[in-house]
Amino acid sequence: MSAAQHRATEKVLAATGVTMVFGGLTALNDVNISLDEGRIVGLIGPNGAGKTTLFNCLTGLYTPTRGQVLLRGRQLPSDPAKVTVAGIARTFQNIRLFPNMTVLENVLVGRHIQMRQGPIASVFHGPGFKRGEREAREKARELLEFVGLRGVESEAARNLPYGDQRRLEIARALATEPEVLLLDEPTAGMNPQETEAARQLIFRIRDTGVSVVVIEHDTKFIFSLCDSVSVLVQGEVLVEGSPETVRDDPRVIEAYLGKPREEVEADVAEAAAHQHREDS
Ligand SMILES: Nc1ncnc2c1ncn2[C@@H]1O[C@H](COP(=O)(O)OP(=O)(O)OP(=O)(O)O)[C@@H](O)[C@H]1O
Repeated sequence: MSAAQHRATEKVLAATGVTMVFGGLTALNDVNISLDEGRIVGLIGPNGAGKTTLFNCLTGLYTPTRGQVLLRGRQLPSDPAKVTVAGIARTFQNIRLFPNMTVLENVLVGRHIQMRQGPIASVFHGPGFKRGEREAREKARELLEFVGLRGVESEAARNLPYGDQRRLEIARALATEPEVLLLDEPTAGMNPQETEAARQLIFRIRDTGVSVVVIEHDTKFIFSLCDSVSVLVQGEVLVEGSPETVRDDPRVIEAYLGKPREEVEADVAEAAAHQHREDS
């Protein structure tokens, strides 16, 4: 196989046989998940299924008990800061901003990880440092614009409405210039308009070439957003496939959705109609 062919078939991110045991509890058991370039993958499953644990394994926060995670075919470093530099960024289920810092400063935190300005550069504040700082600010402003946060750069992050704080978290993650973005419940606590704006934002992020993995409880959101969906139940992948395959799978309806089939079908029909309106 030529190098070009090899690259074309290479997964951006691939977890194989990932098992995570905490004391006596197996939170993940032999999980396989992979992400193709420019794709959006959804991860759904009931509370405690292991979704966040898997994210923690994909970002170097946890070293799997067994199995491996490869980023572009290379073993992931077991240090979250190195994983960020290697190209994986994430947001958290509970927003983790620096509440007293300004909106712009929060994005600059992400940017600095990418700039890798060492302590020596900061002490001397030479011309290179100043230029780097100026460029970082420009880039941070562009990112704020991109996520739809305009005119609030000097506000303290804690003063932003909830939905905007989620956008800011995404801007900060994008500031590290990731290849892969992991979003942990990006629409939690959002109203329907904010949820729709978040969906459009994720599409725009994907369109810039970033591959995305999303954890969400809102299945309608996931089915209308993702190219493929994995369903985790009790630490194992129950089903993986296209949104259509997953939502029609009786095991998913029974084991995860846990609601009457008619109700699920109504949700599914609504999601499909939504997608149809989008496509037409
Ligand atoms: N650091 C840890 N130490 C011990 N047990 C843990 C740890 N992290 C997670 N667990 C356990 O692993 C299991 C999976 O938890 P996890 O948070 O990954 O689930 P989840 O699918 O993200 O759930 P939710 O939807 O509620 O966020 C749970 O039983 C949880 O209690």
